[in-house]
Amino acid sequence: MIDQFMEANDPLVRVENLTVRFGRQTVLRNINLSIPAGQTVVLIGESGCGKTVLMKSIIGLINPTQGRVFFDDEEIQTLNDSQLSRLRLRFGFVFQHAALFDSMTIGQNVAFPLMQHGNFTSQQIHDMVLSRLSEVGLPDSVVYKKPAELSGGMQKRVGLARALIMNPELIMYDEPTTGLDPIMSDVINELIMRTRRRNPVTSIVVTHDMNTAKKIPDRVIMLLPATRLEPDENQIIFDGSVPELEHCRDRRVQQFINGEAGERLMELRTAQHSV
Ligand SMILES: Nc1ncnc2c1ncn2[C@@H]1O[C@H](COP(=O)(O)OP(=O)(O)OP(=O)(O)O)[C@@H](O)[C@H]1O
Repeated sequence: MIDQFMEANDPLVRVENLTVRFGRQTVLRNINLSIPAGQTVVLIGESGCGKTVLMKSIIGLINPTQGRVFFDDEEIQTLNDSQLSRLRLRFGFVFQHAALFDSMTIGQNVAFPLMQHGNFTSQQIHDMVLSRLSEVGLPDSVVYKKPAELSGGMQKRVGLARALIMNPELIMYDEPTTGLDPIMSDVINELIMRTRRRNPVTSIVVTHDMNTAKKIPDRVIMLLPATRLEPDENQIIFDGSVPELEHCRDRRVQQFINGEAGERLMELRTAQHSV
């Protein structure tokens, strides 16, 4: 649990000189990052720049090639399997496609982490599931339905309810609004913000949705693909608040947040000419 005497801005997550390579491909190059408890961070950057790899490195699903990752001052790579499993109980995940078990009811899906790791009576589980479902705006009547009977937006809300059921200290959202209409996307944005207001949780959100990136975070981090970096350049090309993002003068940041292809069109033309 978060130490009650921890200062408000003590880092919950600390990444030191993190480099991740797959074979000859360098995906993350010397990343340094510190995330205080309670902060909501949005990670942006073009496809393939390493956002998901960074998120997976933070929770110990990918091992650094170099560097270190700490969660609440514990170095993740030094933990054995059972310590890592225990640590993971402090994380919640909201996956891009909700990732619900099709054959289970909504109630069973939301209760799943409790059944795996908790020691609760069936009445307690029932109450906790209903309370989390109501927190994400779903009625009690959904508990006996199967995921296929719900809309995509409702399924994402179920995914959020499931992520919240173990009272995680860190929630990772992987493209939470992908595939949703603008209204339902905004409902999800509001829920992420409401979740933060109601729970002392730290959130890392990977998204391509600029409405999400501008609405929900305390802080935005933008990565550039390692292949596009100058030799000594920091892979985090932006780290700041939303107003700072909007006023950032880096052309690559502006092109990204405004969805402008810029010199990528030139690359396309060059490629066409060389065919
Ligand atoms: N386990 C792995 N083994 C080999 N390569 C991997 C592995 N995981 C990721 N990669 C590669 O790392 C690069 C970065 O992937 P990542 O999924 O982090 O990108 P991303 O920024 O999240 O992209 P997107 O926005 O499209 O989801 C990609 O080239 C991907 O193919």
